[in-house]
Formats: sequence, structure tokens, C-alpha cells
Amino acid sequence: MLHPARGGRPDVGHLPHRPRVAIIGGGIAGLSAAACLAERGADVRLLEREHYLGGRVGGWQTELVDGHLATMNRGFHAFFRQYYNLRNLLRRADPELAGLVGMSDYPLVHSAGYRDTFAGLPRTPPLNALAFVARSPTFTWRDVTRLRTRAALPLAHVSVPGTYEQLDHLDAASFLDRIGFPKAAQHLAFEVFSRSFFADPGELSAAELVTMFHIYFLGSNEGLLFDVAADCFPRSLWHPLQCYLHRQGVHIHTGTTVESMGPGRHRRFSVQLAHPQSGREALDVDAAVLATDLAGLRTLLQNSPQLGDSAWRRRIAGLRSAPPFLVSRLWLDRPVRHERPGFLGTSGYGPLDNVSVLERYERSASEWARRRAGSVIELHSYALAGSPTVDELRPRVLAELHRVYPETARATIVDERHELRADCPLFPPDGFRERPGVATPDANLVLAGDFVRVDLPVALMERAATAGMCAANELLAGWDTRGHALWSVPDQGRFAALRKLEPTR
Ligand SMILES: Cc1cc2nc3c(=O)[nH]c(=O)nc-3n(C[C@H](O)[C@H](O)[C@H](O)COP(=O)(O)OP(=O)(O)OC[C@H]3O[C@@H](n4cnc5c(N)ncnc54)[C@H](O)[C@@H]3O)c2cc1C
Repeated sequence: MLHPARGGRPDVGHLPHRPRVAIIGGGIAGLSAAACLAERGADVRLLEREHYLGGRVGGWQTELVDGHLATMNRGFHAFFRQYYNLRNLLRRADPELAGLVGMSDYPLVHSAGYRDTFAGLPRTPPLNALAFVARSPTFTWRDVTRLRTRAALPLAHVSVPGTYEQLDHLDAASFLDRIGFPKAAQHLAFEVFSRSFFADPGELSAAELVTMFHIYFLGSNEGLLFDVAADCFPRSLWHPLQCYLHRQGVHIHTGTTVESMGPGRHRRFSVQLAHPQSGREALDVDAAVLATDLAGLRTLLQNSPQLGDSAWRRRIAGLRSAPPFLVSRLWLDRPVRHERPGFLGTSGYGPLDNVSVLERYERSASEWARRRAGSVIELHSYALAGSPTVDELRPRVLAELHRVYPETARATIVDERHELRADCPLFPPDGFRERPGVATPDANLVLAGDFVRVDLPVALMERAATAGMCAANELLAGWDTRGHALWSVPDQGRFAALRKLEPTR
């Protein structure tokens, strides 16, 4: 569904001086805002704390014990085909999306023996759901007849923000119980889904879960199949985009932390930067896009008491981060069995949520695996309780890998890397109303990122890309300059007539 751009002058050339914009954060949201602003002629300065672009989809070099230079990253990412805005961003540098490759299936397995797959399902709703039910061991026709149909109707017709107004007070687990969703299917499909949003179903807003179901299943023709990066993230995605941004005149400064911001002497803001080598520096800008992660934003606001107003700052302070998660990469001296898929979702295997076999799709991993006759495996464990350490988690996660793929128990780990972080946002019940949007109390300051409220059915990477575009559009509107069109899956369910049957809250 197309959301047309707001009209205006073709670029910022009509303004008395060319606006200079600081974009703080070089993840997807910041890169998306940078592209949209530079294309309309703004003088864009992209400031990124790390030495690489991509944020949580970034990657960096690491030398393995065998001397091989590998690229480590923050973990497997699924690029769904309905990520229209993200794909449009990537297409600017890679028109054929050659940096992505299709994943033909990704089974979900439960330790009790259930297995669901998505390959070969029709793509058109509701045929996709009917075909899924027809072959799923966890969701049978008998289960369909037991669904409390009226309570389940919100699953069939989602609208944003209407669905949030209706369901945000509930957690996802209670909603699924309320509608009579079969337990086995809850454990498999929905738990895997919910935990991929870094939260247990009891901690996630029901509105968020229902919107996800709409985006990834019932609301789009693209279905649940996705693409993955054909090589490490920098090579597949960010080096080409960086070249594109350079051609648009964007100045990109990696390894540059924005420590604080305040009123500028010559322009609206003065941005205080710190580089590990060259020390501190100030940059005066007319506008800024805050495209950091949540923790980065909180630190920046603590150091910048003059930004925004107290109500807005309170809303940011109230946002919550999801519990910690672990991404472990193992380089094994033996290959896993040939039938192991590139990606497997798991449920009922302790802390283990999924297993990827990188040589199935990533060029550099496949070269290493071929040379060493081994395998490169990645394990994800989300929504970890308490304050776990890698030393505690490692043996538990390895034991679960050996249960899922027993042949890995006989392999020697040539090398390994672990990333234990807690930098993803949580979308808890009752969080939507207070979630900040792109606009802030200052017309020259906008917010972008995957935690920002965007009233379109988008999530995760696509929410980051969309929020970046909305942030750019907000600034462009203030300069009477044409914005950028956005796309989303339909923002009303395909079964809108069913709305009349629905119980009210
Ligand atoms: C393990 C894992 C798996 C995931 N899998 C998927 C998936 O399969 N599909 C999906 O759609 N999404 C997935 N996601 C979520 C996805 O990665 C995020 O939604 C998305 O990358 C968020 O982008 P962002 O630009 O909002 O934030 P970020 O990527 O966090 O970017 C923020 C940037 O700001 C920088 N920064 C912070 N403070 C400062 C400062 N003071 N100065 C300068 N720079 C600063 C940070 O270094 C960072 O680069 C996954 C995430 C993780 C961690």
C-alpha cells in the first residue's frame, strides 16, 4: 500500500542557506534518514559511534585462531519481502538486491516432536493460513473449530493505531489464551515469533503480536518467506550503501560519539563530538535526527539537558529495553548433516531459540566451511532471565545444540565468538500511548529508530527504515520540501467487514 509523499518544492535549494543536518547513529534508521535528506539537497553529517555502519545489523572483522579473517556480526537477520521501505533503501545502491538471497524454508521444531514449515504455502491470504492449518501438526481443523471466533477477530483485521487502542492493555500470552489458541501452536509459532521480538509472550503487548501476525502472515501477499544477506553484512549491504551516500554528498564519520547537544551559536544546535584519536570537536547544525538505540538516546539526553521538554524527556525515560540476548558463533571442524536447513526456529530447547548454518547462504562462511570441511553455526538465545554471563550460558546452549543436531557433539570448536547484549526495545502492554513519535517538541529535532512510534504496520528493521524516512519527511515538511513516499502492507486487515462482529473492550 502506497502512502504518498507530502508535496513541496523539489529540494531545499529555495532556502536562504542550505540546511546542515546531524544524523546521530548509523544504523538502518540513520542511514535511511541520511539518504532521504541528502536526496533533497540537505548537507548531511552522519555520526556513528562504532567503526562500522549498520548498527545492530553491522559487522566487523575478527581473526580466528587459524589465521582466517572472518566477519562477525550481531546475528542472523531475516529480510522479509514485505520490508518495502528497507528494500527501497537498499535498492538505491543495489537495484537488483543482489546482496540478498532467498531462504527457501525455515522449519520450526518443538522438543516434543512437532515440526512446522512454511515452504510451498500459497502467498495470498487467507489461503496461506488455510494451507498452513491443513498441514500443521500443532494447529488442526479441530483447533480451528475451538477458537473463540469473536475474540479472535482482531487477528483477521488489523489497523494501526486502532489495534493498539483495542489490545495494547493485554499481554500476548493472555490474548492467545482468551481466544482459545491451541497450546502446542502457541509454543511453536507464536512463542518463536514473540521471542524473535526479544520478549516472552507474557511481556509483549498483544497489539504488537497481532500486528506482527498481520504484517508477516495475513496482511501481505509476500508471506513468511524471507531473504538473508548473501555475504557478511558490510559487503552485502553497507559498503554499497555507503558509496551511494558518498555520491549524494553525505559526510560519514564512523568512530565518532555524540556526547551532548545544546543550542548553537551560529546555527540551531551545537553537537559535541568525541573521536578516540582526534579528541573533542563541536559541529553546528540547523537540525538533527536522533537515530541512536535506546541506551544511546538516554545517555545523550542526560548530557543534553536543554533538548526537548520535560514531558517528552519523561516519555523517553519510560521506554524499556528487552532482556539480554546471546548470539554465539561457532566454527566447527566437521560439517553438520547435509539436510540441515540454513535457519531453524526452536522451542522447548531451554534458552536456545534458533540455529543457523551459515555456509548454506553466506559466501564467506561457505568458503571457510569448504576449506576446513567444517561448519559455521550461529545460535540465538533471546529474553534471558536475570543478568546472565557468557560462561553460564555457553554450556547450556551447546547442550541444546547437541540435542537439536546430535552430530555437532562430535565436532571440535575451532573458534567461537559470543555477543551478549541488551540493546533491543521492549514493547510491553500499555506502552503504545506513551511511545514517542518522530516529531519532538522542537521542530528542528526528530527521532528515528525501531522503538519509535510509526502509525503503520511495520516492525523491527522495517520500522527502523520507515521511522528514518518519516524523520526526514518531518524536517523536509518544515522546509516546504517534497517528502518521500512510504509503503506498507495494507494498514487495514483484508476482512474489514468482520469488524462489526467484534466484541468491544
Ligand atoms: C540478534 C538480533 C537479531 C535480529 N533479527 C532481526 C530479524 O531477523 N529481522 C528484523 O527485521 N529485525 C531483526 N533484529 C532487529 C533489528 O536489528 C533492529 O530492529 C534494527 O537494526 C534497528 O535499527 P536502528 O537504526 O533503529 O538502531 P541501531 O541499529 O541500534 O542503530 C543505532 C546506532 O546508533 C549508534 N549510536 C548510539 N549512540 C550514539 C552516539 N551517542 N553517537 C553516535 N552514534 C551512536 C549505535 O552505535 C548504532 O549504530 C534483530 C536484532 C538483533 C540484535
